Amino acid sequence: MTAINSSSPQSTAPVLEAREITCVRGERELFSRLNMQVSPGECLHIRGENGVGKTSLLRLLTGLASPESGDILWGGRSIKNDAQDYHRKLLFLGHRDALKEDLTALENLRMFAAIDGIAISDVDAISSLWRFGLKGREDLPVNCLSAGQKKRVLMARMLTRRAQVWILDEPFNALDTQAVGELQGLIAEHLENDGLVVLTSHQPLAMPQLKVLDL
Ligand SMILES: Nc1ncnc2c1ncn2[C@@H]1O[C@H](COP(=O)(O)OP(=O)(O)OP(=O)(O)O)[C@@H](O)[C@H]1O
Repeated sequence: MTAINSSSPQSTAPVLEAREITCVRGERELFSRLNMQVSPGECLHIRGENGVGKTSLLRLLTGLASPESGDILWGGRSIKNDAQDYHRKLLFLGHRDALKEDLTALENLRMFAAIDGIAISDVDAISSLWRFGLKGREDLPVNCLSAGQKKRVLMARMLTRRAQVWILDEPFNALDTQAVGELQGLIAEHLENDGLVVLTSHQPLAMPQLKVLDL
């Protein structure tokens, strides 16, 4: 299985690559000998029915799980060789992401920055929250925010994290039409800055430099 490129971008190393990977969950083989490659400036959209293995593939790409066989490479080297360096470059947003409900949006951004080992100023954190429509909500505990507003806090995190590789599991879920447009804009900006994106979505996407992988 190989990702289909719908455009021919001028790419430069480093690329993120899966080489001949096989994934088994429980007793089931979800996919075998899968190959894919994403270069700076490209977005790979992984599609497929419920349960086909999209999230499992993302977990392999992050290094949270290992393939049964085959390897994941970053810049031509196995991500296992220098996992710390790879993780510094990585932002992974899972399905049910992990905001601390009793902390405010601003405190969550500070907490993520501490976990990621990066410094962010309150000015940057607040302007990221404002960019995603959370003006006036930055000091509310997250458990007072709607599902879509929580997603917006995570979008602000994407901005403040400054990672080159974004791996996003169904990032458009729970977003209203405007937020979908804003997230697509954020991804397009990231690609323009030589970022790489791998995402799952059940919605069709219209984005530049889009590649598609059907599982
Ligand atoms: N820990 C586990 N042990 C056994 N099987 C698992 C485990 N986690 C997931 N699976 C199975 O692996 C298969 C793929 O799951 P996965 O979450 O990767 O699918 P998906 O394509 O992301 O689905 P969806 O579109 O519903 O989010 C499913 O059949 C699921 O039941």
